[in-house]
Amino acid sequence: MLKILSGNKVSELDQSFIKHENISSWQLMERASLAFSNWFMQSHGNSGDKVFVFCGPGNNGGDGLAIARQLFDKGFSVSVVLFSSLSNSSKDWQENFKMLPEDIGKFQFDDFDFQLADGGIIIDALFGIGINRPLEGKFLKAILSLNKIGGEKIAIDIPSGLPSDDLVEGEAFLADVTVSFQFPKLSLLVPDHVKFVGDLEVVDLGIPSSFLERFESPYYFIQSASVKQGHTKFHKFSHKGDFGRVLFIGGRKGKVGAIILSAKAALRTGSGLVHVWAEGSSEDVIHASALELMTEGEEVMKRIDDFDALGIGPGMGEIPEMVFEEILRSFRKPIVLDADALNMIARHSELWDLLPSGSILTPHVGEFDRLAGKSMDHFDRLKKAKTLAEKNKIYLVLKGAYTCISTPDGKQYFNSTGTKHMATAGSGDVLTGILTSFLGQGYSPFNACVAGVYHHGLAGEIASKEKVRGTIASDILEKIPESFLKLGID
Ligand SMILES: NC(=O)C1=CN([C@@H]2O[C@H](COP(=O)(O)OP(=O)(O)OC[C@H]3O[C@@H](n4cnc5c(N)ncnc54)[C@H](OP(=O)(O)O)[C@@H]3O)[C@@H](O)[C@H]2O)[C@@H](O)CC1
Ligand SMILES: Nc1ncnc2c1ncn2[C@@H]1O[C@H](COP(=O)(O)OP(=O)(O)O)[C@@H](O)[C@H]1O
Ligand SMILES: [K+]
Repeated sequence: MLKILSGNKVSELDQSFIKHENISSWQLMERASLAFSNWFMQSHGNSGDKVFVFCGPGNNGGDGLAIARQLFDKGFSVSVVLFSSLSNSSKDWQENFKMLPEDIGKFQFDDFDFQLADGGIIIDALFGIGINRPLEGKFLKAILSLNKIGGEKIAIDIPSGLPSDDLVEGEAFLADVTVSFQFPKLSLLVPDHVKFVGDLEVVDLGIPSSFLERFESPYYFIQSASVKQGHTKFHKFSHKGDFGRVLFIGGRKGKVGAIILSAKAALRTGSGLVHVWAEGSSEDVIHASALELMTEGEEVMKRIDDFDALGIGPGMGEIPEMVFEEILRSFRKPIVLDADALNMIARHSELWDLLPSGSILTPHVGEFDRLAGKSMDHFDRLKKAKTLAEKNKIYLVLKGAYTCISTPDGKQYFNSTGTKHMATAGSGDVLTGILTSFLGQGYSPFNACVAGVYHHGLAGEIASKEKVRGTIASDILEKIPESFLKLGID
């Protein structure tokens, strides 16, 4: 798992890593700049476009100067625009300035006509994680000009103006792509900043995850390697009992499709036996949609403890509080709660105390705000999610781009898979199915959450490669098996 450090820990990380590797700070900057330039060459090739690098006075500007040199060496026509002089710039900035080839265009901000850069490739190296106040003066003027002109906009590490762990104040660079070093900064992962960040790329500086573990931080970015490790291995003599018996409760009042999506997703995730308790009249459609599904009625309450896991809520509507309470009282293993089950808890706060510890709640932002009250911004929402998970000893899966899992021990794990094409009705129901399936197969709630959100996002990515904006939730669940193949899990 990749730790996400706060901006003020990064210089500590740098110093410590430099010492550990016995390299200079310039060498680390060169490594970071090469990581960017290699990404750039891979994504742009030798396009022949003009490149303009806007370099601030700190190490972000130093990266910019090194990148300018590296891209020039690859044959690009490169110009740099400077905001500081040699004497008031960082040490490694000075080093890189001296190394700039003669034929690179060099402009001082005051003399630069921004129309020159219009239509070119604009690389923002004004400020990185060292920004400590809102932009003003020449820096603000530059960002406003850059935001107005055309061309492709790429930010190094973080769009200039964004603080690394907080909400933006004032203006910031509007990037099409942000190329962040080693791990994504927290503020790149919140919906409030999407217009600044654009697409997010994370490039590796070769700092091992284990090294990052030395630094205090509650935030993590989920990586495929840790998802792979978290999977249970099944053997030659495994039988369907090993793969769990799960029950889905929901699918009423014209929304039977929701619970069918969850149930089919559980089958595709590997569940042995999948039962559905939905509105009585929907039995036929459930059987017709998947022959493997079994339907249940109210009498299932008598044997509810036979199930390994429950998934409650998709398309459920408001059911009598008594019935909901009885389910929570009779089933004491972790449960997945989604959609209307979350709305029930939002309306009847006494139900919080009945949730089996280790249960998984999967609200989208709207459902979360009903559960926890309105939030000022996503940072505020993340704090509330952390508190709710700790207080109730549950796993809170706050869905969206970069879905965030808050755990009972106060940590927060951001998902790295997924695509905008998953913003389609029923895609959350598919996630409920996957999570319930993993719980039923005996995964710990933590492993179920991490593997669940990762596979859901990966299946969505695979589906959207074919179906693009026509992707529907059924496409996502049909690609779950391919998401296992991609990780080499049988
Ligand atoms: N391990 C890694 O990830 C690596 C990271 N690296 C790179 O280093 C970057 C961080 O560099 P950094 O610490 O020098 O900070 P950076 O953002 O360039 O600027 C800070 C300077 O600006 C100033 N200042 C601040 N706010 C201001 C404002 N609003 N308006 C005006 N001035 C303002 C402030 O000085 P002050 O004015 O406060 O005295 C300071 O001088 C990081 O993002 C990445 O690109 C790699 O090179 C190596 C490996
Ligand atoms: N822009 C996006 N990028 C990545 N994943 C997304 C995006 N939009 C939605 N998703 C994912 O799709 C699912 C949507 O869930 P939800 O809003 O509950 O939908 P529904 O209620 O229709 O099933 C969540 O798992 C969410 O993480
Ligand atoms: K930047």
